[in-house]
Amino acid sequence: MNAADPTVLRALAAVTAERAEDAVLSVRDLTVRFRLRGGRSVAAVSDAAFDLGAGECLALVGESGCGKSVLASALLGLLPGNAETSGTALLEGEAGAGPTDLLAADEKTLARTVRGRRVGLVPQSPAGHLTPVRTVRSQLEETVRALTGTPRRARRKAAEDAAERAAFPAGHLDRYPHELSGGLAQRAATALALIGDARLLLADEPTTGLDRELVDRTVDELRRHVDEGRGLLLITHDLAAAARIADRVAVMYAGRIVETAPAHRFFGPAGPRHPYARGLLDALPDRAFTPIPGMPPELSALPEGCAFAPRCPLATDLCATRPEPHAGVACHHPEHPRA
Ligand SMILES: Nc1ncnc2c1ncn2[C@@H]1O[C@H](COP(=O)(O)OP(=O)(O)OP(=O)(O)O)[C@@H](O)[C@H]1O
Repeated sequence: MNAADPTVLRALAAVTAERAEDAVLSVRDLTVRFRLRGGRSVAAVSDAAFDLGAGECLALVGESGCGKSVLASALLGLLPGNAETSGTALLEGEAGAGPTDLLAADEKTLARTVRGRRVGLVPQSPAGHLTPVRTVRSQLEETVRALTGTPRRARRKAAEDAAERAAFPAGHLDRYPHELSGGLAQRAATALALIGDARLLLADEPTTGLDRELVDRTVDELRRHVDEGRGLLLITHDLAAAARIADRVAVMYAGRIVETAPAHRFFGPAGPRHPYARGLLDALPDRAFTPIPGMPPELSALPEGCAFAPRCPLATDLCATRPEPHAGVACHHPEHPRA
């Protein structure tokens, strides 16, 4: 075994991150409810818990509508007014300072010290994230000014350095967003996300709308930033992208994290243990290509017990009670690893 082998390093990072005290981000009991008219509510996220270490990528995967983006918005304090949030999300402190609870922090703290500075956001739609009427250079310089206070004469160089870190070609810096390809717009948005030198990167569906080659390039670039010591929470429904980049995988179903597993086990021969997670993988065209029967439940009318039971081939009467997470799986009938 070679200690410098990236696979070994990733496995070590995964072990390290299981210890909350080493985490860049440590989330416990994160719950989000949206209040609706008539006293009803949507249980968008329930009791989510995970740790993310430095130099680690955790991929949060699951079908559309399972609560991934709401979880990310809760971490950034960007939920709408009808949301009620509880739990804790401790972001490691800087320079010996204690951690910040992102769920308890006020908007001023989040806007001035967290978003862009301690948490870099790699957006879903880079074209929409970039200002259309300004060149990439001007946007990078403005962000350098706002986030780092770099004096005017040094901003040009700082912006060029930021572009280089995100592999954005210097020759394209004076272009406007509409003059960029999808891949270059993604790199420009990543360059902006990296300016604050945040230890935590949050990427919400960063590969949406990109072709497979660009997906691979984008996630490989994100991986480079992880290997430099950042923690990356990658929110995606693209399991191939997750398999390429993640150290660990957390699977969400109907607002709950139902399984957390090291990526090499999850995507390897052993496979996931939760029947839903197995179903997700088996639905892939390059695997069994067998869709999971049925539909996810309405988050405004969740059953008392396991929300996956109505679609689950292994469900029994036991599943009328909610399974608590045990050894990374919340299931009464977790499957044994495949041989
Ligand atoms: N402001 C809101 N009021 C009520 N319900 C909401 C609100 N915002 C989101 N939801 C609901 O929360 C649930 C989770 O949505 P979310 O966008 O997090 O899913 P997702 O897993 O990120 O899906 P996708 O991959 O399609 O983005 C959905 O059922 C959505 O309808």
